[in-house]
Amino acid sequence: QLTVVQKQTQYNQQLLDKLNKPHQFWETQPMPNINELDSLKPGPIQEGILAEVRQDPYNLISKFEWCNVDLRNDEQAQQVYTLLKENYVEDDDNMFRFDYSIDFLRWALLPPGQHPDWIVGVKVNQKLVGFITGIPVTLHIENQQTKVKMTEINFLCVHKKIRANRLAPVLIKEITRRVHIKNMWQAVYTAGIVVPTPISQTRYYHRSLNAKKLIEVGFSSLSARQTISRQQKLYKLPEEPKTQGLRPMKKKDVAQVTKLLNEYLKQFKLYFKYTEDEVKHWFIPRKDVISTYVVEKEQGVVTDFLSFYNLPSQVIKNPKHTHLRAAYSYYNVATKTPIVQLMYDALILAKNEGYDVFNALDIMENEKFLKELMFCPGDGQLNYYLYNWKLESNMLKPEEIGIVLV
Ligand SMILES: CNCCCN(C)c1ncc(F)c(N2CC(C(=O)NCc3cnc4ccccn34)C2)n1
Repeated sequence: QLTVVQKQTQYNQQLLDKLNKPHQFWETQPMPNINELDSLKPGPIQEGILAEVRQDPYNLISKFEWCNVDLRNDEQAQQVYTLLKENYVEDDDNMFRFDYSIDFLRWALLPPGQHPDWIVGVKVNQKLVGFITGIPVTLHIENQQTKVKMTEINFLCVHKKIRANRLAPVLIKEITRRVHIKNMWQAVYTAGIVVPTPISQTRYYHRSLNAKKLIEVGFSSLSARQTISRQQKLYKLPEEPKTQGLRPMKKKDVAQVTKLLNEYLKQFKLYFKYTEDEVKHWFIPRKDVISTYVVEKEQGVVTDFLSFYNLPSQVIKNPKHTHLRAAYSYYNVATKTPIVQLMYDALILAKNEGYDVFNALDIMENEKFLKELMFCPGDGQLNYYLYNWKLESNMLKPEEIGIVLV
């Protein structure tokens, strides 16, 4: 436990950090700052030179140690789960905190081609206090002929009790070093906060599935003229989906889903290229993690699919509920079925799987169904970032973004 003096020192340090160098760290990174946006030419900002990459890990303050977390090991996975459950992203009013499950983390962080040293932990006396992850992706950027092999960064987390030790910048520099060593020089990531320099600012929308619960946990509120039963009627959904031939995705669908997805994504300015192996990993249904449904009207022909992932939030202080069950729209490809109908079915399926709310960003074609299906804009903004890459256009519109990070 920290003594009162240590706490006070940390607090003073935190204030100093905020006051005199808000973006000190980010000024040192190859991210275009505001006035360079017009001068830099599109493409890598700094050429990577393999020979110059630091070979040894960055120094940590005494008693802190680096470790590669093996998520296949139950004990280590449990440590990651607990660190995130207690210390990861909260809403601005500290009412909710994400509760990523172990099965979800194994799905999100053990894709084909994963590098064991890209699941990075910091331990003190064998206790996990810091975490950051990378997974290998092939990103197609704007009109670039070549696709860029890079890393997708996620799950940056520092234990609440040791914040303001400047550990986050060291975690970022260390995973950057481990990516550079593999001769990769770009990264893609998202964050609810704004640091230099977003390539797109997207917004969350929410579709109520269980109006009563959303009000009880404080996710939604009632205006003077609204009542709970009125809200329940407003958001009521049919028992069964409408689209004929809609069924859970199976292994036999992988080839067709891969073709549909890769073709569909070409319309966007930013999108991943998927191999069949990757589609198998990311889309085959996993209970309480990922749900994918395909439309097969004509025997053996898949024409559309929908998918959403399970990311519950812990309700931090509530007498009646411990969790908010949220489904997040993942990738949805509508080539024969109207997208509004396909997403209406997604809502019905999510409701039947027990979710309280269905979340979607205003990216891809989502604008086409958000209003009609009664999604409400949330207060959450999600900013997309590209590390060490200058885009042709300074910012991308949300509908030009074709990637979803979990
Ligand atoms: C790569 N990683 C990005 C995904 C992490 N994701 C899902 C996320 N990043 C920032 C957000 F703004 C956000 N929002 C969903 C919307 C929402 O539901 N807001 C109320 C709420 C309920 N529970 C929580 C937990 C934390 C924050 C807000 N919460 C806002 N989602």
